[in-house]
Amino acid sequence: MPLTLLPLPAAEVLLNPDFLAPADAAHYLTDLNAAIAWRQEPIRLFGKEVLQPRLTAWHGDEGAAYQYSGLRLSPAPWTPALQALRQRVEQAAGTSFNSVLLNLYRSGQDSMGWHADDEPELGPEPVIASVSIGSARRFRLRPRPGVGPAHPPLTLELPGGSLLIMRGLTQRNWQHAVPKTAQAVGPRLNLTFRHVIS
Ligand SMILES: O=C(O)CCC(=O)C(=O)O
Ligand SMILES: [Fe+2]
Repeated sequence: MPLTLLPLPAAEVLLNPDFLAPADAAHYLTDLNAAIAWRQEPIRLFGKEVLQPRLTAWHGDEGAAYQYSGLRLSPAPWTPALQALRQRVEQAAGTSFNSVLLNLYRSGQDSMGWHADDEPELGPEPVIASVSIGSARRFRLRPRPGVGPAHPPLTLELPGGSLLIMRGLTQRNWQHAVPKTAQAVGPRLNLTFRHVIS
C-alpha cells in the first residue's frame, strides 16, 4: 500500500497503514524491546517534576543533540535494527534523517500530551516520519489553538506496522497527541525519525 495524503488544510500528513509486513514488525518489536536502554525521563509540568507517562530513548548520528520538552538529549548510537529501519523510512519519505526518538507505551495508561514538534533544531518545515509497532493506538490531531485552520480535531488509528509522515506546515498549524485508553491494549512502540539541524 502506498502513502495516502490526508485531506487536512494547512498540513501535509500521509499514512501507510501497511508499511511493515507483520513478520518484520514482530522482529523489530522483539529486537528493539531488548536492545534499547528504555528510560522513564522526568519532565517539568506546571513547575513540578513528574515522570513521563511512557518510556523513551533517543538514537542518532553523533552531534544531533536536541532539546525535547525541556530535556537535553544527546543521542545513543544507531543499532543495526534502527539503521535498517532508518533506510526503509528514508526511502519511503524521500529524505534523510539523522536521529530517531523512540517511545514505548507500556499499556493504555501510557500516553503523550498535545504538542507540536516545532523545536527550532528541526527547522521551519520538518519532515517527521513515525513508525508504529505493536498494539494499535489512537493518534489525535487538532488545529493549533489561535494559529491553525478552523477544522474539527480528528482521530486516526495507527496500527502496528504503519508509517505516518508529517511534513510541510503540519507542525506550525497542528498539534498531535496519543491519549490514554481504558481499553486493554498491549505495548506499542513508536519511532519518530527526524532531521536535527546543528
Ligand atoms: O507515538 C506517537 O504516535 C507520537 C509520538 C510523537 O508525537 C513524538 O514522539 O513526538
Ligand atoms: Fe510528536
